[in-house]
Amino acid sequence: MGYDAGFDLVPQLSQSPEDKTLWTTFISKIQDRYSSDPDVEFKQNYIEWKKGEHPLLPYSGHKFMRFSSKISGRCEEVEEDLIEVARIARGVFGKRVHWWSELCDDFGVYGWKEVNESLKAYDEVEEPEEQEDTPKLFTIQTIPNKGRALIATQDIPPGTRIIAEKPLFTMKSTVPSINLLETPISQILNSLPEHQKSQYHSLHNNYKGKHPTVCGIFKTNALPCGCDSPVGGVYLTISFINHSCLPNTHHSWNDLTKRETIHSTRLIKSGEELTIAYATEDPSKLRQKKLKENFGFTCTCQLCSLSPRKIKFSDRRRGEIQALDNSIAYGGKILTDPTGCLKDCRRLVKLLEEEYQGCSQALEARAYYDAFQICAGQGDQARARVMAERGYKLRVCCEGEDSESTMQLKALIWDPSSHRAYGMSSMDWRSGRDEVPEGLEGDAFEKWLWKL
Ligand SMILES: C[S@@+](CC[C@H](N)C(=O)[O-])C[C@H]1O[C@@H](n2cnc3c(N)ncnc32)[C@H](O)[C@@H]1O
Repeated sequence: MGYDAGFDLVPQLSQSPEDKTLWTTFISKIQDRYSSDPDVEFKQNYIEWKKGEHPLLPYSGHKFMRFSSKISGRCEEVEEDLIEVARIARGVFGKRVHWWSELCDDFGVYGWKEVNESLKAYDEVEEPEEQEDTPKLFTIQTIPNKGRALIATQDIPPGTRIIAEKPLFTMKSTVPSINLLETPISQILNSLPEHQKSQYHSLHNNYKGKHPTVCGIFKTNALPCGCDSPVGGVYLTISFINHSCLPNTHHSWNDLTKRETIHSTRLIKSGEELTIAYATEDPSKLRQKKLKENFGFTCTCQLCSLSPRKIKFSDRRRGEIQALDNSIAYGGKILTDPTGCLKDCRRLVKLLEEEYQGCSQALEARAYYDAFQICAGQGDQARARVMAERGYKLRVCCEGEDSESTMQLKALIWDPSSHRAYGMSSMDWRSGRDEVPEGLEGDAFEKWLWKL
């Protein structure tokens, strides 16, 4: 006996980017909630609850119609999960989630025949998404002194997503010696198709003779899967992007789509090389040292080729950027002198704009997020909202709408008071979200915004 209950998603999701983003948001919330639950298994193509009739959630949202189970005697404990998953789904899909229960004579929107067909499709292999309809915006070419490189085949406007690539594999690389990764990397490579294995072996190795080949290739090409992440990913296309200290693209890990994305940060002309920054924002000598040691080349980019006098100026500016960054983040000024700290954020944005010639969207977005926290911390929702809006626009440009940081900022625009810092320091600057002064423009607006 017992009864069936669960929820249907009505209408079903399409394969549009918007629906994909919604589904990845939902799946990531499910991961947060259930990743340590021993009764929930994250399989290759779907998530399985080992309770009741083993309800499933696929990783491809367009295949999903229903999450349900029979609830009875031995299956009773699944009810709590059905309700919890429906609650999370409602937070993402709103009224598209139709809860039903046979107990209330509601049998759901879809018929069992179509639901069972959809369940069968969970295990069907999908066409690789890499082959999107949009033509590639670049080719791979060998160029003097740099080896292989990605070259733009057309003008690329700023804010364009040029690549969203899945890693060939990822690997935690916090080991005392990189050589310890030889066995785990070799095991992964052996499980890959031959052509991918040989593509991996054809990647550049800057550590020939110093480390086992598979480790040298990993060290030369892996990019961290997220800021400060101990996990690195290797990519078959992104690995051909060379370095510049003034790069024309930004790379970032999208944890929702599990891809590394490359976005143009300025107009890139057809024929121009695409570049990312391998080294940090250090002054020239330290940068050059790191590039030489880790990647075996002397950088001759636009910045490194400036006259000694101009390089000195840039170094001084980078020094000031680092000092401001540290003092805002760790100096305690945010509590003792919030107005001064806000001015520091403004100075930081200005220096970043100058030093990176308007192409440091991610760094600037971080400075605006700092400014957001200062204002939110003082109960000032109006200024906090403007800071979130500016940070959001910058993040969209360099990471896209579907990055977690972008989505967080978007949510903060709507409700600055939802941030944990809200009112934490005082409510001395108290203002409502809609109290941004109207009619102020240009300098007058900036004066209000930064409390000058
Ligand atoms: C991740 S690979 C980039 C692709 C590489 N050019 C190739 O042929 O496979 C990194 C290596 O590319 C070269 N490289 C990258 N940026 C460079 C630059 N700005 N100048 C000279 N060589 C560079 C260095 O040999 C570095 O170790």
